[in-house]
Amino acid sequence: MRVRAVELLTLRMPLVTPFTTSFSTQTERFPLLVRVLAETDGREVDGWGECVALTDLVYSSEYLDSAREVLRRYLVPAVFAAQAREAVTADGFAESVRHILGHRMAKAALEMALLDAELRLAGVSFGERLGATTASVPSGVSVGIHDSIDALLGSVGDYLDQGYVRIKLKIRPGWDVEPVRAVRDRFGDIPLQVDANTAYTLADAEHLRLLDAYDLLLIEQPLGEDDIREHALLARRMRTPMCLDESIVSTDAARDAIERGAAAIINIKAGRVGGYLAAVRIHDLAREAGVPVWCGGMLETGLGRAANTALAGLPGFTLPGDISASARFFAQDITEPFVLQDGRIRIPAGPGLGVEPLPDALEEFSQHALTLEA
Ligand SMILES: CSCC[C@@H](NC(=O)CCC(=O)O)C(=O)O
Ligand SMILES: [Mg+2]
Repeated sequence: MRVRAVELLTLRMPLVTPFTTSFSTQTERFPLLVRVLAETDGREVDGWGECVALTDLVYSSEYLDSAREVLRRYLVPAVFAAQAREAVTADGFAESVRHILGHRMAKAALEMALLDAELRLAGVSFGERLGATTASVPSGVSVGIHDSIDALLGSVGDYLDQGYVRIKLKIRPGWDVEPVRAVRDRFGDIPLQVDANTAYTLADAEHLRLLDAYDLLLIEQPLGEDDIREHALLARRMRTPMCLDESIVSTDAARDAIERGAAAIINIKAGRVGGYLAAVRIHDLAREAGVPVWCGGMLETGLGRAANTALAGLPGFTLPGDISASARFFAQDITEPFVLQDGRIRIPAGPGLGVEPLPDALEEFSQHALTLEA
């Protein structure tokens, strides 16, 4: 496959409702799309990738502008240089950019686009390529911090009525035990978990132990990204299984966290770990270690949602992921919308991602475009 050009497209998409976590309130999303214009044997194809970096430095050390700049200045030129020597492959991409340190979300987006192009040319779906063993995945939903307990219960009730099979509540100091207790009192023993996005410290251990009374599936990333030792100490003091998200930036980090008892469960996000191929390696490693994994979300458009459903179809993804219907975040997605059917989302079966951007929607939401020619 030869890449003749790469486009970096920044979109601006309103969220249907504000999404508040321990680190921010988002009312819109600015997806960064990577479009690889590739060809082989005279056949041309567009491969699509989505970078999950947020616009601000609140979730990770990458952000929208850094990702776009690293793609423009380093990663895309590295692909053009590499293909002067040999054919470009998604499998070989990570190695070819290893010398460019960090920027995993930017790398993941370009690798995803290369993979999509290759698979479309080969007539192979993402699910097939990654090893999905199912045609659909159970759909969990992430519920933000609300202004009141009543408002939260209204949202949780709506999501349950829509068929979501698992509820995840965002928590932070001052909004944790009370909302969990209220959801348990109102909705009984529904599958329920919490995500703190690093908002606590080990000094909060006694308070966090109060959550053990509510039979949660897991507590996600209560402490800092680098706090592997502290998560292991907290895990020993809590009955609720410890799940890591921000900390698991690579296969090595996953192995380290598991071996040190810091992660009984892992939230896998392809963008955070450098791509879908690295995500599969973490899945394999966790499965080997008997550690359940589930697929996290970064408010992706239908492009990232398609890739996430394929990833979540692997056998070690035994817990419902944050793969909601498009309508959970967007009144209009840039692909055909993903819809909830009996609590599940179907894995697109077509070549590559199995979905592509709708031209009108791209037109409506596009904010910035940059084309790099080989
Ligand atoms: C903007 S918050 C993104 C990170 C957050 N993601 C979610 O809560 C799920 C969002 C989604 O359903 O895409 C997490 O830490 O797991
Ligand atoms: Mg999380």
